[in-house]
Amino acid sequence: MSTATTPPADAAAPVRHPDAPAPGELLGAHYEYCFGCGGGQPHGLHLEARAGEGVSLTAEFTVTAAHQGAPGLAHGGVLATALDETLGSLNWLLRVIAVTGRLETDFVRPVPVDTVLFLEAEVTAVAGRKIYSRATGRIGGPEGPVAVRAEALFIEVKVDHFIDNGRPEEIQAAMADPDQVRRARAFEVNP
Ligand SMILES: CCCCCCCCCC(=O)SCCNC(=O)CCNC(=O)[C@H](O)C(C)(C)COP(=O)(O)OP(=O)(O)OC[C@H]1O[C@@H](n2cnc3c(N)ncnc32)[C@H](O)[C@@H]1OP(=O)(O)O
Repeated sequence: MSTATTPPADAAAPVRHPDAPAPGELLGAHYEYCFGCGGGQPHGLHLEARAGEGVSLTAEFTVTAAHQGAPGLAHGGVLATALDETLGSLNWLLRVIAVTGRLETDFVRPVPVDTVLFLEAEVTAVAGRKIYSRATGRIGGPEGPVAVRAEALFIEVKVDHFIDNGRPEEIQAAMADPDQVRRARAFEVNP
């Protein structure tokens, strides 16, 4: 773990938002065309995350032939995507909009095609706009051997981050979708 993903001594413990989904509840996709979780991406990861206790969650991702790097094995970048998506989903529990600033990944075991990757993630600390978190991915079952691990630093942003930086076609389509607008509003911090 680098100093960038190590919480400072004065960091606070994370606080689960009172309106966060209940433990066990599926979070659902935050955006239909998200490569990590969206149903509208045929070769996407279709990762399904479920709220846990506190500021933690579990997620599952099935490696398909579309996710190969070496023959019959998951691409490391795809596994990093699964970790990134799982860690990003923790935002639902904090009800904070945040993007990945830094993602440090350990690849411990190769992950064959058709394997289910069982992920778990938690926020460890918050310091101002900085959200510190970690995740593991296991194979062979939720208690199986660790195949991948990550530590991350997410940075809180305003919704303008996406409006100002996203391609206009997708931004306009998302803003015309009442479900998407409702999801974004749920995260807006009260003045
Ligand atoms: C419910 C929703 C579920 C969503 C799931 C999504 C899962 C996928 C998540 C993603 O993949 S998000 C996409 C990938 N990430 C990005 O595209 C982010 C690109 N980077 C940026 O837009 C900016 O660099 C960023 C918003 C992260 C920070 O820019 P800012 O101008 O807002 O802040 P600034 O640079 O002042 O940094 C704020 C603090 O964070 C620190 N920081 C920022 N980036 C860092 C970094 N990479 N490493 C270490 N520290 C970093 C920075 O040093 C500073 O520390 P101090 O306050 O102590 O001075």
